[in-house]
Amino acid sequence: MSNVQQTYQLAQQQFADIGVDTETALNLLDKLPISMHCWQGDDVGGFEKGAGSLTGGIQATGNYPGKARTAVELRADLDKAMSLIPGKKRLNLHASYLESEHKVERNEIKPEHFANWVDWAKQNQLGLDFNPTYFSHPLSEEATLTHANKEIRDFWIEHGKACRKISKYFGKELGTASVMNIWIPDGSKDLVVDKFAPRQRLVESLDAIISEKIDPQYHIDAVESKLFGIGVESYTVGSNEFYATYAATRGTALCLDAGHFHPTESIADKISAVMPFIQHLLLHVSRPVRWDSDHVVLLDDETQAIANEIIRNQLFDRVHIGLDFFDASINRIAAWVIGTRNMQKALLKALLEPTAQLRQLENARDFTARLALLEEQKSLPWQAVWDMYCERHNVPVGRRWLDDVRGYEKTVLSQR
Ligand SMILES: C[C@H](O)[C@H](O)[C@@H](O)C(=O)CO
Ligand SMILES: [Mn+2]
Repeated sequence: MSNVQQTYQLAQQQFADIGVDTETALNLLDKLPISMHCWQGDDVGGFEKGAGSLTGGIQATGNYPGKARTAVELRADLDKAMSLIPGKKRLNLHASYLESEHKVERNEIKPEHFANWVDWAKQNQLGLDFNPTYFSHPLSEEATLTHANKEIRDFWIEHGKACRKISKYFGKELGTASVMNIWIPDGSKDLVVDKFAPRQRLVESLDAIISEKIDPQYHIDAVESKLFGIGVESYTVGSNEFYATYAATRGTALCLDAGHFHPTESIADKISAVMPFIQHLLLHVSRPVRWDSDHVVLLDDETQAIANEIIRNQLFDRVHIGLDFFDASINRIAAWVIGTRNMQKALLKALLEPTAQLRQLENARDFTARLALLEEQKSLPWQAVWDMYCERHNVPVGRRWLDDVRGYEKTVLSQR
């Protein structure tokens, strides 16, 4: 018996003592995919021919060597990262990660430009999610779906429609619905007199984009709000209230990004606030440091609180867990591995909680026992259960994954 198995057996007993079956927890964890975002691998650059620099009020800071320069390199990096992460994974692609010999305008992108991604996803048994790219483009400089100029607006509406076709293609080919998230950077650096008209135009543009009905078995629309971006500090058209109302009235999914709110707001608390009104919620689990800095996800209180809400309320099929960070100052593969494993650890910890018992105490207004048990829970040996999960999935236990990343850095990344 390996050390991991021995330690696991002891932990299993300790959890059994509080009424938690670790095997049930591990089985459930296996059913919770994490959608890893492609853009951590190349600092949100994408592979469009003649692409310019990153715009839209977001920034990947740092210059760590070895970033992926082609889709082939990015897939190889993802293969490496995914080989170090246990459990079910998906890949979240942006439209700007298309593959084509020639320049393709955003309103003309087609499923064929993503055929290699689909083949790769099939080989690796992954689902794909999607995002139209409403930034890093000459026509996005002033605004996109909210632009006062109808021609520009129409261009971006066409982009949205083209992306839905690609998303549907992903869903059909892979047998799992692709969640397509719309995020636009439109807003204003300084005071705005007419805040109403751009929001009215956004409603109309979004309505036009989603006008064609698509089977939710293949494709789910989502909309993502934001508080502010760099250069658009005073006004964001797609604010939280705007999109929460839009999603509730149009039946789309809502996307909550952990970095898109005031610093003391927690998206964990928002989950139960919106779920009574919407069918699907997409999460962008991220880590804002003072602003929407998109640092790598930690196993911190916020990540844990998000996981607790999903698990305690059994929102397994209605909450889609995506990641959204892009740190260019550290090894990019390590960033994926750290952030994704942390999200999984948080989910496992939540699955190991005796929620029914805690709920009973709460209903009986025994808040002393509730607090006592919640705190005791923190020092139970969840890590032994996590190690068992890694061992069963043939991925490195503990810090050993870092050796693999270092090896890859030496043989592959340093040659770029
Ligand atoms: C690259 C993504 O679309 C982007 O991060 C978006 O989801 C966002 O969060 C913008 O701040
Ligand atoms: Mn996001």
